[in-house]
Amino acid sequence: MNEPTSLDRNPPRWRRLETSAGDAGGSHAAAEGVEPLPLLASPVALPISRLLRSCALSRRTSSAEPWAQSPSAACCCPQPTHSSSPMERLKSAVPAELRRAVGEGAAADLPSTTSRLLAFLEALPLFRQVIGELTDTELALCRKDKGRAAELKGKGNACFSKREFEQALGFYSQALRYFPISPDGTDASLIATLYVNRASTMHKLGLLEECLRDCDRAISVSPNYAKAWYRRGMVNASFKNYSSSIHDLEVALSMEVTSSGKSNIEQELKLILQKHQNVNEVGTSSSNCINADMQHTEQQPKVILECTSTPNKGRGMTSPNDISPASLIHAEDPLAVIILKSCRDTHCHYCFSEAPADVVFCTSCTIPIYCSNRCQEKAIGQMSCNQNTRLESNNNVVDIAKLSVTSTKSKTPDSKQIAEHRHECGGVHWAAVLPADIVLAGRIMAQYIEKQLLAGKRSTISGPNLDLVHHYDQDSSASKFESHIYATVLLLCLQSYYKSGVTWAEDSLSQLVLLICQIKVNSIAIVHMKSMDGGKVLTKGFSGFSGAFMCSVEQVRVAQAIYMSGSFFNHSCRPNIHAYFHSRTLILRSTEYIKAGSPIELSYGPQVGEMDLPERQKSLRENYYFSCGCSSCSVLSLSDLVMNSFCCPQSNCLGAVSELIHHRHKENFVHVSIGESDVCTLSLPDVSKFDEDIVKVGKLFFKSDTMFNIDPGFCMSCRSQLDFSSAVAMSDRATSKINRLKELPSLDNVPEVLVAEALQSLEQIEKLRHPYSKALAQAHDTIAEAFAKVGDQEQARKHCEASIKILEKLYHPRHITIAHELIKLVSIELSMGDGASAAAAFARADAIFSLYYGPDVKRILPYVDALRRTVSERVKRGWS
Ligand SMILES: C[S@@+](CC[C@H](N)C(=O)[O-])C[C@H]1O[C@@H](n2cnc3c(N)ncnc32)[C@H](O)[C@@H]1O
Repeated sequence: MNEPTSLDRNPPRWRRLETSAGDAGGSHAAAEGVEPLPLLASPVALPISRLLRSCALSRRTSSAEPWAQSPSAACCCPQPTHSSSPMERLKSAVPAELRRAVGEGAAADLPSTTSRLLAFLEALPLFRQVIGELTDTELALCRKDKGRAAELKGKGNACFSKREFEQALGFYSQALRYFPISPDGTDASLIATLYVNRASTMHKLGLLEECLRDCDRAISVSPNYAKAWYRRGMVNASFKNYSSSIHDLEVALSMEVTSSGKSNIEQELKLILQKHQNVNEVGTSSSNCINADMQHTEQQPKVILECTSTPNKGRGMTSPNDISPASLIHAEDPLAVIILKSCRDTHCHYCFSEAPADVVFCTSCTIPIYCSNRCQEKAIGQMSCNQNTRLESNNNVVDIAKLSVTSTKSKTPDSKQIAEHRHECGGVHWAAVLPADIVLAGRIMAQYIEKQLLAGKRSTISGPNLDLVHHYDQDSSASKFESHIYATVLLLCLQSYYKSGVTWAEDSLSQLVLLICQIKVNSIAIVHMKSMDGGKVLTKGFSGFSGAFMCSVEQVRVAQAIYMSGSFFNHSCRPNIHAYFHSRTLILRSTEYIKAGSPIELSYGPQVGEMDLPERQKSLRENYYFSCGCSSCSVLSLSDLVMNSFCCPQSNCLGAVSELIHHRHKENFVHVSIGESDVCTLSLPDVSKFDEDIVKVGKLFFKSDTMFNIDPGFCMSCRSQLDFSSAVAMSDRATSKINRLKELPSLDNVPEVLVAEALQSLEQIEKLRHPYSKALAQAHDTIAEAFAKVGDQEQARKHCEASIKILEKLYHPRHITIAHELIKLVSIELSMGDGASAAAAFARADAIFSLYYGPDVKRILPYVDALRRTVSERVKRGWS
């Protein structure tokens, strides 16, 4: 039910860093990681996560870091989530007085607080030990390791012989991860063998395209390897791509030296030649990149944007022209980006899509994985060839002079040429250990340093000095102290990498602390769609659709990025633009008509309809350090009044009863507060522009011009009193009974008694909760889903429609949440054979999706196209 519409900026650090369930940010962070949506994208047949995890030696994906397993590292490396971790010990070693000075200092005091802390830490043996272990490639667990690779390959072979193909695949992938790539190509045949072994395993598992890509890789590293040609011939035959198959097998035959091998190939060739004569070719082309279409199909934005200063939000974006709905406002690649730890073994580190079974790895360390050679090449950058020797020799000293000479000869400095994680690469494991936003700060620093060096500027390095807002002074003492500690550790890691190649300015540490604070306020969570159970039904276009399904899509936070221009867009709880991602590119699109000169604003997470006013304000204050001054937080709205409210005890009163205190000021203001703290001031809306509902819900605000209070538990329309706490308790009990339906492992055999109980609970909620409350919408939604799955589509439709009606009040009728709900309704109506209603609901949903995604709908929500085809087929067939 939650909506994935917002641009998720920067959720609270600890949740953001290590949890596996993520989301698009802000207080979206509260629903970390995933947001249930009704639909799905096409699933990967065998997710790499499963394959890598099926292997005993796989890298762990959560907060448990690889270095924690190392006997040598166990003693000292920082472990951010563990109370007795070295980082915690480091923090507690700092004297209270110094800690207080850091925590109480303002931004202007940074030169003094950072240098005092640095002086203290540098003299601390524990600190030197931590830095040593983080940066020493010999101690590190992220370096390539031929012995380990051989061991993993052996395990893969053993599993293959036992026909345990999934496990074999996991081991072969891990072996490739650890296998060192020597610059002179001496181990090419070993790598080719690994690719061919993995290809054979994938062939057995029916992963044909993946198999073909691995064969291509084996051939490209070792063109004379007969087995690679043979395997490619066989997989091409599986694709019925017979001429290619025959060609490959003929090449294999010419290269094979053993007579048994030759006769085997001859036999296969004979069979395939026969088939070739009988069958027309279908075939597939071999591609080394599953994300070949990384470029936007749409043209660059034509909207002119201006950055202007606003009285209460700082800088913000506007346009001198009117903007029509669904216009492409802005598209931007990040200045720097980092994958979240929860996705490190499951998603490509370049494009952030879910990694396929034939994942490829960084050539120099064991951290990044890529979905394709293309992403690997893009991430490594065009200059990586200059770096291989250094990285392979495990020598952590970068030859800056050589780098400058070789690179500046032909190229102007461009961040795209710089390997994204080169400074973290080669085996050091600070990149794997430090929190994601600290590693992101490191990437921005490294990019800045290398640009300076490439440009031949040998000036003393201070910091990138990004022109971005930060709220250091408003930060808590604990957070300031933590930023200091991390900045110091990071600086020492960077110094260790650049050694004498770089001279550091005195204020570099202060700059780094500020950079970390800028990242907190300005970084954006990149989210991608993830298909859930039942997804195949939709992407297959309903051809074999039996009616018993309700699919879902999750929105998963995969990475954290800094977009320079994207950082100038302010937040609104009712945004007029929508943010989404194509690979790592941020795309902003208008969702309504925007008048020239009006603020162009997106949501950082909290939105009207999803959270009420105090929740939104709290979230924005906690996560972004500002009190929201958007228009929706300045005017009393129906959604905020009713969302979490209860019914008036008077049966024919539509008044809302909430736990908030509402104080009506005589000058047409309403102060809203929970208890003493959080107070928000709202003006009364222009009633002529609102429908009758809001007046009915809060009659007292509109019918009176004197000052008064409405206390928690009193109706805002007639002042009748409700036993609020018992209403809350009863409503919560009823909700949890309904939610039991969600917990069932399968809805194929739902006990009737459970459904009956859920319906009784719904009746109770209807009596207790306000008719426009979110709890009621959610109850209807859960019950609709249960009925759809057990096959009672009539009931499913009734409850789905009821849920949509409420959500239209809470959000607005053209909000993306409504579109997702409408898709559920379409699937129900299709399964009822009601093509006309399905077509009408689909048209409404499609119009909203087009508004939010423009021509990108197909790519972001592939099922929408499948549904479109199904709906029109059904209508054509006259099902209506
Ligand atoms: C990503 S920056 C946006 C650009 C920023 N206004 C600037 O001057 O650079 C986020 C910061 O802008 C301000 N801001 C954004 N939206 C706001 C809002 N709705 N109300 C008040 N301040 C806002 C806050 O200071 C917030 O921390």
